[in-house]
Amino acid sequence: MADEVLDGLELKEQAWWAHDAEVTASGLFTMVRRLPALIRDVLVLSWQTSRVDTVVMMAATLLSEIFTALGLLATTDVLTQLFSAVPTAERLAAALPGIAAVVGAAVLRAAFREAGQWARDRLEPLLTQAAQTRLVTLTTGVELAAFDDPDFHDQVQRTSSTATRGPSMLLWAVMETVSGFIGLLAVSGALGVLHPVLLPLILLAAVPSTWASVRAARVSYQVTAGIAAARRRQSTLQDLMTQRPAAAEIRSYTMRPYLLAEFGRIYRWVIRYELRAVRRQQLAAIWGSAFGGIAKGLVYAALGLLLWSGQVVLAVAATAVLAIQRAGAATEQALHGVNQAYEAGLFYEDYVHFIADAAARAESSGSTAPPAETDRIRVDGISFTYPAADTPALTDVSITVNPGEIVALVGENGSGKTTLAKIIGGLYLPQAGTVTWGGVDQHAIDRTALREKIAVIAQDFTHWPLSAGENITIGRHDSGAPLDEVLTASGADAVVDRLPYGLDTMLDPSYQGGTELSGGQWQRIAVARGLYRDAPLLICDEPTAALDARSEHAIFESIRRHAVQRTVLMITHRLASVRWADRIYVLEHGKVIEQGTHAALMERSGVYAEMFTLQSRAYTEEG
Ligand SMILES: Nc1ncnc2c1ncn2[C@@H]1O[C@H](COP(=O)(O)OP(=O)(O)OP(=O)(O)O)[C@@H](O)[C@H]1O
Repeated sequence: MADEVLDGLELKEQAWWAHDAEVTASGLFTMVRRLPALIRDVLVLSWQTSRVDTVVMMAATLLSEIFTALGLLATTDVLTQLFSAVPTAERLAAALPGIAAVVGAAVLRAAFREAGQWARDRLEPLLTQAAQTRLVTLTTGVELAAFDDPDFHDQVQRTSSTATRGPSMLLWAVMETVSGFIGLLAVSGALGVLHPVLLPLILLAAVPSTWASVRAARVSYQVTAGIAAARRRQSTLQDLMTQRPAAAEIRSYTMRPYLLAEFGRIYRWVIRYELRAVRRQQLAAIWGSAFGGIAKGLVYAALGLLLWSGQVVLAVAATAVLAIQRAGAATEQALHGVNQAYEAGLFYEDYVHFIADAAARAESSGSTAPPAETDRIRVDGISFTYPAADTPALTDVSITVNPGEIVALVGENGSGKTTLAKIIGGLYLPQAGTVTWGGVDQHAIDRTALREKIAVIAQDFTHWPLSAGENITIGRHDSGAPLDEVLTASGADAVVDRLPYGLDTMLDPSYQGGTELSGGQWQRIAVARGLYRDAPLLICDEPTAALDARSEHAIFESIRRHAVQRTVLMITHRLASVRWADRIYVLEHGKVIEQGTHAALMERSGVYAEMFTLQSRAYTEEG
């Protein structure tokens, strides 16, 4: 199988990978240096999520380890008392308080461990939710242009999957490290008493397995980073193949073999990538275990040597073995914790990086209040190029929209009409030129407040999986225009009347009790949504493309009536509907090539006149 597949497509190197390369190149110690900041961040998140659970988890974990340590010390005491000479009844009696201490410590340790686990189990879903909420709060606040940037999508994909485990993974790893170190501290006292050379030997014995797990963690992170783009493509395809919107097209265009082959191609690529990683991880694990075994053997050999040379007496050999085992377990726990923290840190750093990136992409906004009513909107010499495009969508465009006017944008497909409307609607920022509202630069105006003044009936409006009523009132809820009037003006009343539960009907048949609307019925709902918003500026982008002739006429009449106290920016290919516009701008290849009233443009006999004549001739000749 060739190394074909997605090269040159999603899997080409991306700017975002520069960060991965930096992180994956960072060794354990670099990460250990970065960890304090990450741990602080996760502790703040945990504290904000649930103070009680955070405190209980930390306190209970600490106490449980303290009682483990005390138990071990008491055990060492008891064993020394019992086995330092031949056990007698007196020695047994003298050891009884020590035995009671061992039992008491074990009970308390178990109780605190359970309490810590309970708090941890509560925190896990809370932290996951908090991380996800942070994610969606940020993604809904970034500049719209971010969604035209594939790097942003890859970050979202990776962060969505790691956000769920990053914070809790890191928190648990920190707890495990702390537990391990406390345990180690406790036994090191006992081992120091036995012989000081044993402790460093035990620490050395843990090095091979720690190296193996650090390596495995890095490989696992590299895999996640390396397959992010492929995974996104795979899940997009999976959604298309498993959900309703594309189901009919997949069948009518007999796309199944193609899609399955494409899915399999990506799947094979991902699997090959993952299997290569598994091999690397397994090799590291084999070397780690082999050297770890040898190192452990050396520790016991050292103990044997100490016994043989008489530096450790046989009577305390049991304590020595027990302490070595405890110390080994505690060292492994601590180093495992550090490694887990390293792995979790890699993932969590991704999350933190994304949070910072999303914050940097956050929508900019001025602070000036927008004009009370629409006032004059002037677009002056604007140019705009989409992030993913080579050629500009708009070049040096200037238009004026006066209050109360109906202004139409016409032109062939791809001429830049929607882009211009989106810039006026404050969705994209032009790279050159200005947009002013009543003489105030759009940059200076509070963007959210400005959007409150705008209603958009978009070409690609969203079919929200909500009730019909919510699909109309969304974003305005109870503060819009009178609903009855809106329903009548948009023609949505006829749609709602036929729904089984009226406005309460769910408009998505994939949910219980839900139903689907036709394209034209949906468009009436979209028009109702725009009218309900009751904003001084109404932007209509092809509001009637899916409507029958009678509905289209009715809608345009409604919009004209609506425009009496408001301003309307209208985009349409139905030129008969723009005759009554106060001014028409004709766009071509991102430039305004003609402007004027219908009569003036017809007189000019230019592009508009040609388009209009073509359309009207088509009607008169066929009609
Ligand atoms: N998100 C995007 N990323 C890159 N290029 C885009 C994007 N959206 C639109 N374009 C390009 O910008 C140009 C203008 O598109 P726009 O949607 O503004 O045209 P339009 O006049 O509204 O077309 P239509 O009549 O088909 O709706 C087109 O060449 C289009 O391919």
